[in-house]
Amino acid sequence: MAKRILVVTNVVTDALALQDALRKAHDGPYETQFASSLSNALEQIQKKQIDAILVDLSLPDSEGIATFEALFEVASKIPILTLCDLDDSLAVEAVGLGAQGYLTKGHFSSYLVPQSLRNIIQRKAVEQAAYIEKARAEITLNSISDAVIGTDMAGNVDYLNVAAEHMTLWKREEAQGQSINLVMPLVQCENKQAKANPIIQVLRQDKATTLTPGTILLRRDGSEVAIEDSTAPIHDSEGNMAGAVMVFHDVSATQAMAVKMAHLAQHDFLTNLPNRALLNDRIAQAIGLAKRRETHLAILFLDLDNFKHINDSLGHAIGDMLLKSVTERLCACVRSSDTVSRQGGDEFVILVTDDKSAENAAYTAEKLLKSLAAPHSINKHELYVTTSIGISSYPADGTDAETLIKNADTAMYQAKERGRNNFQFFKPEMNVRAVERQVIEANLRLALIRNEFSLHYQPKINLESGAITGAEALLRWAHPQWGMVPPIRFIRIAEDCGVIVPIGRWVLREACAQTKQWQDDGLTIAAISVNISAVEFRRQDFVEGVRTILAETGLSPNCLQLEITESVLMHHAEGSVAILQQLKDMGIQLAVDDFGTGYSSLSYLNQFPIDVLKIDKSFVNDIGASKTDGDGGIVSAVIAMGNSLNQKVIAEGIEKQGQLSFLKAQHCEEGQGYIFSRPLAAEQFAKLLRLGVTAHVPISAVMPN
Ligand SMILES: Nc1nc2c(ncn2[C@@H]2O[C@@H]3COP(=O)(O)O[C@H]4[C@@H](O)[C@H](n5cnc6c(=O)[nH]c(N)nc65)O[C@@H]4COP(=O)(O)O[C@H]3[C@H]2O)c(=O)[nH]1
Repeated sequence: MAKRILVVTNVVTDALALQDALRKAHDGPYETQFASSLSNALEQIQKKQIDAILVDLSLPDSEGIATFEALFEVASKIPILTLCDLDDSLAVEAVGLGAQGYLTKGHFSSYLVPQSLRNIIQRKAVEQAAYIEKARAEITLNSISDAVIGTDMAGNVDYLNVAAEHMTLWKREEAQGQSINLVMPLVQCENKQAKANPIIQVLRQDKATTLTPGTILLRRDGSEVAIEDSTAPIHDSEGNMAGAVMVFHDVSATQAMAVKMAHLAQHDFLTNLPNRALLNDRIAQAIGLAKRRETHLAILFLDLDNFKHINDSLGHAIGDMLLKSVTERLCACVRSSDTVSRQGGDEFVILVTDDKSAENAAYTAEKLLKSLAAPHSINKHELYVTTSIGISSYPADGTDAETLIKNADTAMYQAKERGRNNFQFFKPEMNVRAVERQVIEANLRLALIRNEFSLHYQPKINLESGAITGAEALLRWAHPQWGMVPPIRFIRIAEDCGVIVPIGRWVLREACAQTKQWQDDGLTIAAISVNISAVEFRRQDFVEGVRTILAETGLSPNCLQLEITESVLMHHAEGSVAILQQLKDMGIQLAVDDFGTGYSSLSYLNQFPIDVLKIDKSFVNDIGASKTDGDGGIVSAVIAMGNSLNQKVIAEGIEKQGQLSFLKAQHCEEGQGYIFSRPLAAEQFAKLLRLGVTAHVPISAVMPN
């Protein structure tokens, strides 16, 4: 495309000479426009794209350097040549102000003019491109989050982008010319020892490099920031090193995140205690140390006894708070060198290091039991939780973490079986029991499906009249290989693994359905008693479950008696009152089982809507025996208390005539025991009901067992 040249002069000969020179130009084509005044020139510049201007500074409407300034103001991007006389200082001044050069009047040759124009047009284009390039680089550098700092060959700062200003807290104007070591002092994270700036190394070696990990930049205000960088030399067009540039960024957040991730991988999110992985690590280390020092260490495996009930009845949020409260107490009971860890759920494992003797572990366990037993105040609830603890020790019970934890776990189960809220040391024979437990657990899950359960019924007798007033339904498990498995061997296991819930439901449904059947068959049975385990009683859907079963089987609620042990009721006395009241409102009878074995609070006992107190068979057994309560004092006291609280008292486990006579003499209303009958299968019990036996004739005399 033709280059458009604006010639601004009112000297006609000059205009013609220039036109002639451009017409004859070899590197054309040039399109020439003329303006004879400044105002006309400015007008043309506005209208059309001009590639170069040739201007005589002496015009009718403008004179001297002002002419150039006026043009340059509107056309700074267009290359301008002034037309001057020989030795014209104005032309030189114009160059100083931005003109690309000048042409001497009288020498407008067809060779010189086009060549000058070509040069200035090209130079201006290059300048423009360089300017854009620089502007682009500047904007880019200031908008990136990485900090960029540059130095000359002496290591003095000659450039900082905005991010570098923020990082170092040095302004570009202040930093320029200062040593890089002053603007960017570096130290090593661990020991805070000064570190050589990589820029200096790059300047020495002319080779790109990066910082070693853990480098800290000391900012101008003394604060610290962890950084990562890459530094490279800069070379000029001849390949000579001209300085260096470092690009760096803040890695504090990344490092903090990495530390957090590492912590999370080794800690329990709820309690922040070390998790299983970290505990194993600590045990392995402690074993290594104990081996060298020939010392001992102990592992305490804790399982909260009644956590599941609290979680089920009060919800997970309260359960979580309780676990945190337990955590605080556990940590307060051990030394800081010991490790308290959470294995998940309500299980905790404590590593007691440098344990001198077994007594030490026992002492710690006692402390833990005592500390946990105090009530936990959570969200206006007074929560009671106890724990069962199993203890294993190195080297006697294992030489690796896995074995030690497994054996402590086994001992913990033993503690549970021994009535909870206690601790047990591991003994090798416990392993046999642990295996047995597991086998029973697995078989229990199948028993319901395989229909291996049945109910036996033990009559309850009115001691005055001898009439059968009801029966207690007792669960029986006929295992295909093991034969009859007594409840004492599987109820606790069923509770621990939760299978007691479907089993309990089955028992209740079966007992209600059977009783209704007997009644429909014309047999008289006032009430059927069903044992309710702690796990069932604490479930939120328990009351509804009972209501549904009664509705489905058609048994009248006042023909159902639920037996709940004293310890279950007392453990969460407040919660128990509410549940009992709902059952009571339905018309169901309520009995406290194993009465006398727990720690009843009389004030609560008074609040519970209880109909029956069942004296535990251990007290009945003591009647007449040469033991502590040989005179039956406890039994008498319970009967008296029951009478005063308007509750029926029933004695269980009556085996001997002497016991029966004593109970009758004390006006105990009802009794149950082998002296009358062992628990019977449903058909046998139905026969018994038909016979209508009295207490004056022991049932065993008329019924084969
Ligand atoms: N030595 C002696 N024992 C007598 C005498 N009379 C009755 N017994 C036994 O004493 C236990 C009474 O039941 P429990 O105290 O509720 O104690 C029950 C109860 O806690 C639990 N259990 C039984 N069936 C169920 C059930 O369906 N659900 C729940 N949750 N627990 C049950 O298992 C425990 C043991 O049940 P069983 O082995 O059937 O044992 C029964 C019964 O057979 C006697 O004169 N002398």
